[in-house]
Amino acid sequence: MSASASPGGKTVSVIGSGLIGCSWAMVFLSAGYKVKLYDSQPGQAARAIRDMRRKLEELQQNQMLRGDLNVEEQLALLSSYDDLSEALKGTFFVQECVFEELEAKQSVFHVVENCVGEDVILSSSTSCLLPSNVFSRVQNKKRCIVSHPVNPPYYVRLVELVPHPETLPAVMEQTYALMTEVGQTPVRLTKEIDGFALNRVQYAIIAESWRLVKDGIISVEDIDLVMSEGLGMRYAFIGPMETMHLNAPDGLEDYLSRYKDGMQRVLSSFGPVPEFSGNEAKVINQEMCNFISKDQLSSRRARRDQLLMGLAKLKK
Ligand SMILES: NC(=O)C1=CN([C@@H]2O[C@H](COP(=O)(O)OP(=O)(O)OC[C@H]3O[C@@H](n4cnc5c(N)ncnc54)[C@H](O)[C@@H]3O)[C@@H](O)[C@H]2O)C=CC1
Ligand SMILES: O=C(O)[C@@H](O)C(=O)[C@H](O)[C@@H](O)CO
Repeated sequence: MSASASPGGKTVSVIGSGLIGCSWAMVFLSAGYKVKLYDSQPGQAARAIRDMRRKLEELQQNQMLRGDLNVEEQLALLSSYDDLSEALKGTFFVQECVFEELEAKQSVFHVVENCVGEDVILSSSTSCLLPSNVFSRVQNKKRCIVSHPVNPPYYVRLVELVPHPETLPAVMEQTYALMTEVGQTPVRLTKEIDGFALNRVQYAIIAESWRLVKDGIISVEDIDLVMSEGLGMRYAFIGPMETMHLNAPDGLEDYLSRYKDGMQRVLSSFGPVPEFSGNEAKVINQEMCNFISKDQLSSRRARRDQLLMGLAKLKK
């Protein structure tokens, strides 16, 4: 595919050029879409493009670049804007990636709607703000949807598609098709729920992990090994439902007959929602930093990305 032959010459507008905005831009570029990147901070989108060039070149050097286009071909599809209306011209899909602040997102979509046609899909990257709230200032809510990525989206391809109560089924399906086309793995939620699916599961894991460390049952390092060398080894390839199905000789029904009493007893022992603050947070944070210091974060993220890319290749 040549750079000029983006899928039907279609353009995606990415609003917000931070971690997720740049990740989305790289994903859409990898599939040959034109990407118009906007940020409210003057010059920020242009700086983000320079950062993306470095990242794409490094990915290409490490044979980790996604798609059929080389770096120059992908970058030829990318442009940056300090003017929102210019960034929205010709777009068919808007991916919002601004701060996780409701007012910021509501304001962005209020302005965006006045710059695009009725058929342009408005999509938010929000981690867990409800679509009913995020799109509350949009007149035509039928074309609104949450497309919640997982960090880092270039390697972790899940995208949760969460509808507004008014979202048209066709908008869900068009977004599902787009996310599939650009190489992500979309899942459909039938309706909005606080935290969607991924963060409800993730926060349940975080809460119990936090509690076990807080209560001195296990160390920070070892609770992470419980996931990375235990559950995560399976969950990287099969989910919790299939895990149950495989873990009993006669499948899920057999598993439930064997273990439901234990599951219900353990789950009934779960305590209140952790505060994640105060002295307990200071103690756990210090233990975390003793295990992985803040000056190691960059190298650990690079290690994470390398491992995730290897895992993604293995799963193909
Ligand atoms: N960081 C993560 O791990 C994940 C974040 N998300 C969600 O993605 C969204 C973006 O998060 P990040 O990229 O991490 O944030 P970030 O802070 O890295 O980037 C936000 C960008 O938006 C820009 N911005 C702020 N207000 C704006 C406006 N009104 N118009 C245009 N640009 C504006 C900022 O200048 C900044 O460049 C949030 O809703 C977040 O919850 C979703 C999944 C994972
Ligand atoms: O963890 C992730 O990548 C996503 O679930 C997110 O939405 C956010 O980063 C989340 O962790 C914030 O709580």
